[in-house]
Amino acid sequence: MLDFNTARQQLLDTHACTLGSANLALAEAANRILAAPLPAQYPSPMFDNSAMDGYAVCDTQGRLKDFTVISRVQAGECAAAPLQHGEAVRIFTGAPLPENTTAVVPQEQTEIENGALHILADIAPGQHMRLRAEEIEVGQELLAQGSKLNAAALGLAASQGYKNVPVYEKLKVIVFSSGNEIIEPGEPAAEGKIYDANRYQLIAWLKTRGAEVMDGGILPDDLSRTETALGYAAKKFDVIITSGGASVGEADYLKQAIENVGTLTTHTLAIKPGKPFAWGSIGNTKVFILPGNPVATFVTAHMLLFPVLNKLMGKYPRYWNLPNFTVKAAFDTRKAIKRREFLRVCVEVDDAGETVAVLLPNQGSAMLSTCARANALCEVPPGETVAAGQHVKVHILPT
Ligand SMILES: Nc1nc2c(c(=O)[nH]1)N[C@H]1C(S)=C(S)[C@@H](COP(=O)(O)OP(=O)(O)OC[C@H]3O[C@@H](n4cnc5c(N)ncnc54)[C@H](O)[C@@H]3O)O[C@H]1N2
Ligand code: MOO
Repeated sequence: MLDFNTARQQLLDTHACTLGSANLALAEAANRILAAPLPAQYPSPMFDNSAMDGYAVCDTQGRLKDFTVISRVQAGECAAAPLQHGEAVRIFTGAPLPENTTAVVPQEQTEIENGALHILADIAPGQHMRLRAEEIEVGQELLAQGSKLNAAALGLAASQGYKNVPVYEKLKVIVFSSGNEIIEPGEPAAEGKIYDANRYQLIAWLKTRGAEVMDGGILPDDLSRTETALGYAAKKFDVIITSGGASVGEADYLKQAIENVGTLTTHTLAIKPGKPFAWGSIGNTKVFILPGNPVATFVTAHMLLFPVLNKLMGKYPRYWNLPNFTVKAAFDTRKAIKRREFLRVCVEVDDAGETVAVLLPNQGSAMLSTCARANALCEVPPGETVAAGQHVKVHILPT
């Protein structure tokens, strides 16, 4: 059996982003992936400016309490003439500081008496002054290639005057389910048949991650029809994802079909659930075969497939895997197993105010309701058990 970490590393090492790129207007680029590093075009701040509504003062010795106000400057105007010792300018947040400003005093700490400014508080040199380039220098990398253009990233690009940004094209993915027992939600329930759960889980993740997704429908347990469908899909898509038919049953045709029209890397993975996860290719199209049990699909998708899809989409390595940390377990497990197990848990704050992982009931591979309630997967290494109070690793599921 292949260890989970080895399998994930092998998957990541053997897949790379080959997507082209295009320049998109900022408003169109939300949630897309940046295809080249974005350098700073301007310093930030662009000019010395005030962080408060108040007075910019010049006090070369740092002892004065009284100043002569010589002018007034608002945001959007040019800086006032340079200050001399003992002079001040009425100023507003974001307005350029005159040369020789030594501090900005908020208006709440001042009073005007007979036209002269009197300061009511101590002044620290440099207070409330935002200095040119103190945050960002021209040419500095603003955003790394592979950054997700989320709200903050797009705001930052806009703050630097970018109208367009280079983004990767969308990854084109087709998702199939397989098995004669699988029927489409909406069809009448029938004896021996079950509704398709896997395609809907996978498509949901792909859509929210900005892939171009096609619903491939349900493949019957038929080798030649499976081969034809996969061969056709490989001409049009970057990635083919299937679930079911991955194991050793007589009607499990998927692996055979892929071997016949492409290449397949099969392993028995030391992961529970999800042992029959496999991958391969048909021409340049990458193929991922997920086990049919809905929880095995869920776990292998989050722990193996999505990391490699994130990489294929061009994302920066920090985004590949689910974030993880360690917390105290609020549960015990009885029996050690040879496979690395991923239990569905809720990470929550207990009555003592401590963050703990609570094991959810119904951990069977077909029990998808537990996945819908969990907010994390708790990793139990092979051969180990968990005792309450012990620290365990949890992988936080996307919201
Ligand atoms: N003799 C053995 N039997 C099984 C083994 C094994 O090693 N030896 N492995 C078990 C494990 S572990 C898993 S996981 C499953 C995976 O098998 P397959 O990938 O071939 O999946 P199927 O047999 O097609 O289906 C398994 C199970 O999942 C249901 N299913 C399938 N697709 C869907 C779907 N789209 N939506 C909802 N449910 C689905 C299917 O009806 C079966 O109940 O094999 C074990 N067997
Ligand atoms: O991978 Mo299977 O889900 O352990 O049952």
